[in-house]
Amino acid sequence: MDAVANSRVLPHLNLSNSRLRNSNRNSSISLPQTKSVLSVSCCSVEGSQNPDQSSFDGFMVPYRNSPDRRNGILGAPNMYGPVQKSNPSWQTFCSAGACIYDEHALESPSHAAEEKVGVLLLNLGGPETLHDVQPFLYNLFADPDIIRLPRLFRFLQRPLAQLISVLRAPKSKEGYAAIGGGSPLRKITDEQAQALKMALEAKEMPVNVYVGMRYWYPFTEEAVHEIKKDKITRLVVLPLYPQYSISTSGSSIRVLQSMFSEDSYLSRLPVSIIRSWYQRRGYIESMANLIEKELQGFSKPEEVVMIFFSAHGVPVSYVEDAGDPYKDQMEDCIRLIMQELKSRGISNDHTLAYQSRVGPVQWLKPYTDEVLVELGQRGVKSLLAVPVSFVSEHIETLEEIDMEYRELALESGIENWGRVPALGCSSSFISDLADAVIEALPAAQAMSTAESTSEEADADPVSYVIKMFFGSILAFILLLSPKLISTVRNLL
Ligand SMILES: C=CC1=C(C)c2cc3[nH]c(cc4nc(cc5[nH]c(cc1n2)c(C)c5CCC(=O)O)C(CCC(=O)O)=C4C)c(C)c3C=C
Ligand SMILES: [Fe+2]
Repeated sequence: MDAVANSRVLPHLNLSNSRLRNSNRNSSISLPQTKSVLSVSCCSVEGSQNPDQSSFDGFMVPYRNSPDRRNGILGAPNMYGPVQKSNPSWQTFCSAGACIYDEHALESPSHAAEEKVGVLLLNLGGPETLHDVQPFLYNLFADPDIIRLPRLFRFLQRPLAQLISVLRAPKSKEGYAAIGGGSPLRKITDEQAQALKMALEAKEMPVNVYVGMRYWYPFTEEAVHEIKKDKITRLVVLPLYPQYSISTSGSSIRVLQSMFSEDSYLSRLPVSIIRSWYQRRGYIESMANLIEKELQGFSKPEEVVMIFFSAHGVPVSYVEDAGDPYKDQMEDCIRLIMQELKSRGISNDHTLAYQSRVGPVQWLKPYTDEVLVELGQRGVKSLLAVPVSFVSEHIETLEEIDMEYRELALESGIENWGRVPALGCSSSFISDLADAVIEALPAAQAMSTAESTSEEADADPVSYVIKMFFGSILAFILLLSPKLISTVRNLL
């Protein structure tokens, strides 16, 4: 078994890459001392139906229920309007993305004009070699935000992660082998971090940019260690997922919250979290630019090309039971992109489907593979695939869309296939992320006291050993059953 898999998901201290080494070590800035500040961040909060999610409130810019502040909500120039939400279990605060706070409302212990600003980019991470695939999968499935077991069965999380990662690894390895033997995520995210740092410098905002991955190197824990070492005085947290999901941004934020609550320096550090940013003008316009450009590659682009948005799925229970805003945000995002395209005279048909489902549960529908077949049967001949839940190329664009779905589409009767590239380091996109950071900065505030999380509950070494012992026996029994193995293999 791999060392990482055994290490209870804690990374080795491979610190050198978690922060982009700053050639100009002095990134202190003076924040404008304005009477009131315009802040953009934290527009949504998940409902209390999900016990793990309620603790996220500690990261939020508070909604202060005073008439002044309610009236202070402005239309922000960089944001489109609020999501039309259908799920009442989560709420939109500061819905236009902008709130007015006077400077005294910012509960920061740091009133110093000199600031050393950090930006922490959160991402998923991916295996860099085929050897990394199984331990990477272990880390992923050991996350209680990815496999959401009822509280009573949480002790099975790690044995189950071990079992599923071993069973899933051969299929995943095939995928990673097909794209060159590993995930490009680390390289691309480092490039984005470097580009963001330069864009912020060009806007006279020198910062240190850190990369924190959830399931592989450089782990979030490493990035936080660097932030502490560098004595950052104000931090903006920017998950590289445009739409918020419990399974992505939510999971990384939970890890951060747990770390920050346990450390006296970090718990006082003013932090601003940009939880979702799909509604930013810069992002929507950058996506529209890519689509417009790719459409030009088709003959008769306006008339016949179906714009096919393919988003990474989540299990239906996340949305319906846990109040994940992901589906609402995704639909709103597509609406905004199409609105932007229409304003440019592009009014092709479009559709949204969800890809990459794993396991036996129901995922968000419609499924990408099923829709492609239906479109082919309906006589659609030209299709432009648009990956929309992630801003870097990764296994699900390079292998699943470019290989599997393309082949399926062509077999189903679609003749002309195109795919929009991921945003990567495109300059309009990076520049807009830089603006998002600048706008979020004044709202930074120290985190409130922590609530215990499922991971903390496992911190007691005796109960941890007992749970691992019984969990491992159970997993061992399961592994010995060939019939069960073949059933599970079919499900994965
Ligand atoms: C917005 C993006 C993503 C959501 C939502 C998401 C949810 C989610 N994913 C899994 C299972 C797997 N994800 C895997 C890899 C992977 N997933 C995303 C993005 C989202 N996941 C990325 C960017 C990557 C990394 C890709 C890379 O290049 O390395 C994998 C491993 C790959 C594979 O075997 O297919 C799994 C497994 C679940 C269960 C889930 C929601 C609950
Ligand atoms: Fe995923």
